[in-house]
Amino acid sequence: MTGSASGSRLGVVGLGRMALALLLPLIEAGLVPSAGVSAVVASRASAERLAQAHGLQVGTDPATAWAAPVVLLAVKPQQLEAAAAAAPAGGSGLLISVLAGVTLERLQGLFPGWRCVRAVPNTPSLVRCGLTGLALAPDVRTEEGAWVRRLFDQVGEVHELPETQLDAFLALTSSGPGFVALLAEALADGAVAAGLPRQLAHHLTHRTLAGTAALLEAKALHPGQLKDMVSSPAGTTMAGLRQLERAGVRSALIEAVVAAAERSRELA
Ligand SMILES: NC(=O)C1=CN([C@@H]2O[C@H](COP(=O)(O)OP(=O)(O)OC[C@H]3O[C@@H](n4cnc5c(N)ncnc54)[C@H](O)[C@@H]3O)[C@@H](O)[C@H]2O)C=CC1
Ligand SMILES: O=C(O)[C@@H]1CCC=N1
Repeated sequence: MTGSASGSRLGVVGLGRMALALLLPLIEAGLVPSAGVSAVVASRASAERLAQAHGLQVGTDPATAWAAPVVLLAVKPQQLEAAAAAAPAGGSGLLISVLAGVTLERLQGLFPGWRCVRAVPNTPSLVRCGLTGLALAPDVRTEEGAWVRRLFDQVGEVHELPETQLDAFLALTSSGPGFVALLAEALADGAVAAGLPRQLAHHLTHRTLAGTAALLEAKALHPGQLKDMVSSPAGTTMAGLRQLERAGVRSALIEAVVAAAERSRELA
């Protein structure tokens, strides 16, 4: 383990959407050398496509990825048993799993000898606006822990949490982009229904979401304060808010986050 990500060889088991959202910005920033990455995926066709698209070494032989001192495990939770069965016995490196719900205890059981990190990243990492929750097994070395924190720090913000909080963290930050994207699509549809051209409606939606988040953060506002700031008596915002409350949108969002956290716990 070296002081910087650029000194390490990295094995990647499962080069899908999440692994790419982490790796591509790190490679682009020169923090992980593309020549040092050995990735494996499930099918030869996708290995060839990914190798060509991203200039990475991608194959289907698990041994190539597991030979690295650090392995990023990014298969689906349902693909974990198959991936573990293909890992050679007698490993002794650092394993960083991003699998939803899969606990450190389960990882340690499936990958004996590996020092395990459970990471909960999100797809905005692709544009270096990510959030990552981290829990480290007690045997992870101090310098390895520091290296992992720095790695994820390069693609956004890192939060080290008790492992029991990672399912809720994932529900908000990793599934959250899906919930917000649904809101964005619906808001833009509303703007089109009200008369704006489609492309402009999407652009304005994104700017509204980004501006709202920036204002909440910069002025440390409670969301309720901002809602009240834009709601005049008998005004347009109250007309819209009444519809949202009538439709149960507030409760639906609460239940969406709770359901995602419960599903994460089930996947363990
Ligand atoms: N997509 C997201 O926003 C987030 C995903 N995660 C976690 O990341 C993991 C990956 O998710 P996605 O990237 O969305 O899935 P994906 O389906 O895009 O990627 C999975 C990859 O694993 C490969 N794969 C399947 N079986 C394999 C095996 N036995 N050996 C090697 N490679 C194998 C597939 O070919 C594919 O490249 C999941 O465990 C998910 O819970 C965590 C946080 C956010
Ligand atoms: O739903 C999924 O499979 C992943 C896990 C967290 C966000 N998306």
